[in-house]
Amino acid sequence: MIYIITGPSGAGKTLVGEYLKSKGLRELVSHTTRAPRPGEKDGEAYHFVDRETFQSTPKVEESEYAGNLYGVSRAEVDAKLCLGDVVAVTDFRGARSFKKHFGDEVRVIFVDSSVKNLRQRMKKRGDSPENIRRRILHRRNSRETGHRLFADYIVDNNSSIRTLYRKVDQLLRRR
Ligand SMILES: Nc1nc2c(ncn2[C@@H]2O[C@H](COP(=O)(O)OP(=O)(O)O)[C@@H](O)[C@H]2O)c(=O)[nH]1
Ligand SMILES: Nc1ncnc2c1ncn2[C@@H]1O[C@H](COP(=O)(O)OP(=O)(O)O)[C@@H](O)[C@H]1O
Repeated sequence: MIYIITGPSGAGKTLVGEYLKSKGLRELVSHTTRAPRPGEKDGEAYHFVDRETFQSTPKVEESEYAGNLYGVSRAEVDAKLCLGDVVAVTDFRGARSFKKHFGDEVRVIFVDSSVKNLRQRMKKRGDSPENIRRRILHRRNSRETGHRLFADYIVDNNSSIRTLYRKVDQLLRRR
């Protein structure tokens, strides 16, 4: 099974991904041209690359978000999918590409949260006001929330992290 986690910035996608990893799923680590945030190590959150390297890497899907490129390489999928369940964090376009390529093997999890919480969490994470503004604007302009309808599971993350993990446990049992 391929779990694709999608949803607006600050919703809790990374946390859900980490939790699924703690349950033994392998992560498809994306490539991106975005600069690392403090504490993000190359090869862990992302493979941080320049545009040239990004463009010359064969990918299953790719997308542009807030001025940076993101995508999952063919090599990540080839190396990890044969070993068991995997998880990837992508935007809505990525989720759609995975569904198109891998059909019923894919489960899309949409993580959502109130704008107030999104703002607060991005602030806490240390994002600059400009970055927060761009991400909230993107959420509005791309009608990101409308994509909830496309997801297999919707996880609203407006409560504690424990509650979030409990919701994820429930959906793993439902599969
Ligand atoms: N299509 C696609 N989108 C991705 C990929 N990796 C991350 N994204 C999306 O890129 C957007 C920005 O990610 P990031 O810069 O880490 O910011 P964050 O969402 O605020 O943590 C998010 O909507 C992610 O879901 C990928 O491999 N493919
Ligand atoms: N339910 C929650 N309670 C408290 N903090 C949270 C909760 N969900 C997420 N966070 C925090 O908010 C920030 C953004 O979450 P993250 O998983 O990085 O979001 P995303 O990957 O969707 O942008 C992180 O610092 C995370 O620890």
